[in-house]
Amino acid sequence: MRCPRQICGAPMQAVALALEHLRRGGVVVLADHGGAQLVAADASDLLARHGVGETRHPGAAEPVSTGGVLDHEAPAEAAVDLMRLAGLAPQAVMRALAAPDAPAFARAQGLPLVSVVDVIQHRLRTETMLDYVAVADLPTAFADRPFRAHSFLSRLDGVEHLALVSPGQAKGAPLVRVHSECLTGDAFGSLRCDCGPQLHESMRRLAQTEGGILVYMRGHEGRGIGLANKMRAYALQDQGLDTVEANRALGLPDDARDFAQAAQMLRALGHEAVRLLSNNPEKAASLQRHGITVTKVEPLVMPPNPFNAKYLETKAQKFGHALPLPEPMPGMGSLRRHFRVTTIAHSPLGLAWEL
Ligand SMILES: Nc1nc2c(ncn2[C@@H]2O[C@H](COP(=O)(O)OP(=O)(O)OP(=O)(O)O)[C@@H](O)[C@H]2O)c(=O)[nH]1
Ligand SMILES: [Zn+2]
Repeated sequence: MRCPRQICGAPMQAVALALEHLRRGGVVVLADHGGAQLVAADASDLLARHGVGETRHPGAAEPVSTGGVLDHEAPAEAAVDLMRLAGLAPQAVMRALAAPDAPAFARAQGLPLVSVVDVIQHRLRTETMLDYVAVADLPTAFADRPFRAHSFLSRLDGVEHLALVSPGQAKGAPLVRVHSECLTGDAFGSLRCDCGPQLHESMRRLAQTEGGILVYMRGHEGRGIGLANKMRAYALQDQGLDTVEANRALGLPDDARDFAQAAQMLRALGHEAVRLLSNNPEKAASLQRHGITVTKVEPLVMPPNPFNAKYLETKAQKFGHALPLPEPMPGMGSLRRHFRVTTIAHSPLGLAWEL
């Protein structure tokens, strides 16, 4: 799986050119998935060279995260990071670019083009936001031999993360599970989600390979909204909302997770390429954006139960997770009321649905 060329490019070179240009008081084009912005250190440059008439003045001020683009993947954070990296004051002036083709516009104007992803990759290669704390053996119920448990501390937010590594040396890209903390599923065996079974199955599978890695992301609870908010979302789901609708009803994002720190943990453990155990295409894409090559995505599909069937259906429909959807049958009424789940059968995904 590769990053699209126009987004990833050659980040170090693109960023170096952009920094040089900004230091000389120039304007750069900053692209992201949703469009592009003109960015400068000083409003006068932007106004003088790129259309005073269309620019809202004085415009709106947007505070940015102190961790910059590594904390929040967005154009404003990237713009301020560029200023800081260029040795300028940590503030930027931005104007949305109306031209649909940012690369063509940049070429025509002779402006450097840099993307948010370039800035992320540059910072990941040149800075660290994690401290490596300690390593110890961790025998578990899921493996014959102990995992090595590596602990990390985030300088950004003080969150402690853990990586469990199975014995041996991986030949090529190691098998990796990046697992988001889910206290209810992982520790209490909640049936509302598939996290617990996924965690345990991944530990079993990692233990069967040499140097398999479980990256356990604390602070990802509830797809990043936290435990209490997840409980508030569950309460709304009990009234009929799905997992996305419930987050939105609470004014919270669908998915607030960021995999930058997971990428840094993998890098700290000596890996730039992985085989990922996941059904979530965005997780692989996010790791890629943070400089980890995902050579293969291996599914981690757990048999559903009557309590998490709707949740899994929503993950497939709204987040694009690679999960099998039960086929509605004519005259069956509510599918959810009627299906029962059998276990592993002959489907390639290891699931069978009995209606
Ligand atoms: N907000 C919210 N979070 C949930 C809910 N159910 C589980 N989670 C959280 O979702 C996270 C796991 O994300 P999932 O979408 O299940 O799976 P994934 O990690 O994106 O993808 P896989 O790699 O395939 O497991 C954990 O942090 C859970 O706490 C829910 O109903 N609402
Ligand atoms: Zn869960």
